[in-house]
Amino acid sequence: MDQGQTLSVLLDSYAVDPQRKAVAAAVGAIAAGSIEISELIGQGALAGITGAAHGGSNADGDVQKDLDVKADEIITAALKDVPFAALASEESDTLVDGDPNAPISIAYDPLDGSSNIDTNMTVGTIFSIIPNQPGVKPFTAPGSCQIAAGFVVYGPQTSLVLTLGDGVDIFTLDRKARTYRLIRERVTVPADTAEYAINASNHRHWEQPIRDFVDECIAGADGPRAKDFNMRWIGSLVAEVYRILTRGGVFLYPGDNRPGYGNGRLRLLYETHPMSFVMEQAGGAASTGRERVLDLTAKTIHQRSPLIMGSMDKVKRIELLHTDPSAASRSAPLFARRGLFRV
Ligand SMILES: O=P(O)(O)OC[C@H]1O[C@](O)(COP(=O)(O)O)[C@@H](O)[C@@H]1O
Ligand SMILES: [Mg+2]
Ligand SMILES: [Mg+2]
Repeated sequence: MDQGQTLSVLLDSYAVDPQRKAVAAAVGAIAAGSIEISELIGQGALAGITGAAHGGSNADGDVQKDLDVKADEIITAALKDVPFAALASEESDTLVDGDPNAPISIAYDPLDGSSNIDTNMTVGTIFSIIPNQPGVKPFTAPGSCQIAAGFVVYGPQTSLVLTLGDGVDIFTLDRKARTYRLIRERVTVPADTAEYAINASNHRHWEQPIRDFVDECIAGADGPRAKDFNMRWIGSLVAEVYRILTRGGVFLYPGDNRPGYGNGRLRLLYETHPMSFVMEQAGGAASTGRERVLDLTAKTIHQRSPLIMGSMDKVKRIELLHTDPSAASRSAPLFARRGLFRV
């Protein structure tokens, strides 16, 4: 495809059978809804969006912000003419049922990174499209069954990252034309990088393999890895993934010992499944530390899963620390600048 080509041209050429037509309609609808959300975010308080609590909480117990609720209304309304069997939204306790014979079901996080709304930082919309099999309960297949997934990132630019199961493409919103245009085709995650992202305030709650990995990174050139690492944490999954797709690195939201956080914070159906699909399609990896995220199956709509994803070498290192704890260099002081193995 040519640079600058519109998303709708790509979707038209993709839609060759009823299932693909439904996928194309869903992606087109989410893209249209996201343009509305992008405009609202751009206006902020001028459009009555402040990031203030809305007064309710969602099924996972999060306080809903005004934009969470508005974005959910926009995406759900945008999908109304799409032939779906069921919709699962972060902001809705139960599934929205559609036509049981429709070819697809759709899960979405209408507004990801909600804690950033009032600070004028990047937020996004995440989606996952799965095939529907009449007679089979929707959203009960492993993440590897997804047909399409992606996310929109509302940053300085609004961009849509999309996989239709054959690589990852990135489109940026042409605000004047109100259309998405291709800016990067067949994106690949750099394999070996030195940047990691984790909410380090949870250090004392982590399991040992996560501490070992982060401690190795912090030790930098003085530690067993003999290399300096850089750290970023935006608190917005969409922004972290966009950065990793651009310059590599690893993102971790592991399970930890806080009550309710045994499987981390992120939700399987509309956060970790779609992001893991995108990451694998871009040549990266996504794991819980012990297994591939795309092998997991949801038992409930808002089920959580740990997520460790990004450049292959880092994800593999963290998996190794889980399966073979002896791989950790807990004797790191021995490697320190004035340690036994350095002069
Ligand atoms: O505040 P924490 O625990 O660091 O969690 C940050 C994570 O929570 C999220 O905001 C969860 O998504 P929502 O905003 O959709 O609830 C992620 O975007 C982000 O990675
Ligand atoms: Mg989210
Ligand atoms: Mg959300």
